[in-house]
Amino acid sequence: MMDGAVVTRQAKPAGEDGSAAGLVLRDISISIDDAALLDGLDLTVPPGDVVTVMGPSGSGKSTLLAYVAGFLDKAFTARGDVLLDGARITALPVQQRRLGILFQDDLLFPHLSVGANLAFGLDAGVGGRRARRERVEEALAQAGLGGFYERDPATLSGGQRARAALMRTLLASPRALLLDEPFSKLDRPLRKEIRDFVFSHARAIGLPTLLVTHDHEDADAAGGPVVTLVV
Ligand SMILES: Nc1ncnc2c1ncn2[C@@H]1O[C@H](COP(=O)(O)OP(=O)(O)OP(=O)(O)O)[C@@H](O)[C@H]1O
Repeated sequence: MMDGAVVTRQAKPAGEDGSAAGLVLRDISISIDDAALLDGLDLTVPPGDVVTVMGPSGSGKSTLLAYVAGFLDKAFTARGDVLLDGARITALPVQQRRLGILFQDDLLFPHLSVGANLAFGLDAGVGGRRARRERVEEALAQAGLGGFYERDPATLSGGQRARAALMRTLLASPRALLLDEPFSKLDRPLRKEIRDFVFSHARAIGLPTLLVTHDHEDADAAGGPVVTLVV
């Protein structure tokens, strides 16, 4: 455990090797130009829980998410393992990790309809045009976007776009969610609405969720442990 990091809850062991269910980060160290950003970080995100990562600008929050996701810039030196439900995914390319990632600027493809954007995220395992369309219609309805299939994304409000982006992510059947300040551009009432929407979906599906934020209200709403990185 690195200095300054506080983890108040750990999941029960799941695998025979004692590894926990959910997302487990084991002894993660990351440095840049010989300066340590993270030094031996251990963290467990149980299924359905949201763990929040906070810390000052430059403390390595986004860098940590990039390492977990598998797209850390080659300028960094990193070691440590990422496990999902007991399986080590550290060496897998990003597209094979099955992680759902939402950023601050989550853009829908402007040349596709809202429905086609969601269908783009749809797990390739869902076969048949009709079944895929039905699955997307269902997700749109869940997001309060019933009847929006043919809509141009440019005509959506910020909140509608945020809900559509979450649904596109969830339709890919991720096994964990990584959220990097996804609510920060939304005004306060909308921020609360979208935050509750994301967390309630993550809990309902049992997705381990790692949230990076500067906002204490986000961390309170997440309800789980808060890990504070230090500079
Ligand atoms: N590609 C890169 N090459 C070199 N240094 C980088 C690169 N990306 C980030 N850094 C540096 O790594 C450090 C950590 O950056 P990171 O973006 O993870 O911080 P953060 O905690 O997410 O900050 P913020 O809250 O401002 O988003 C910073 O000092 C940053 O300048």
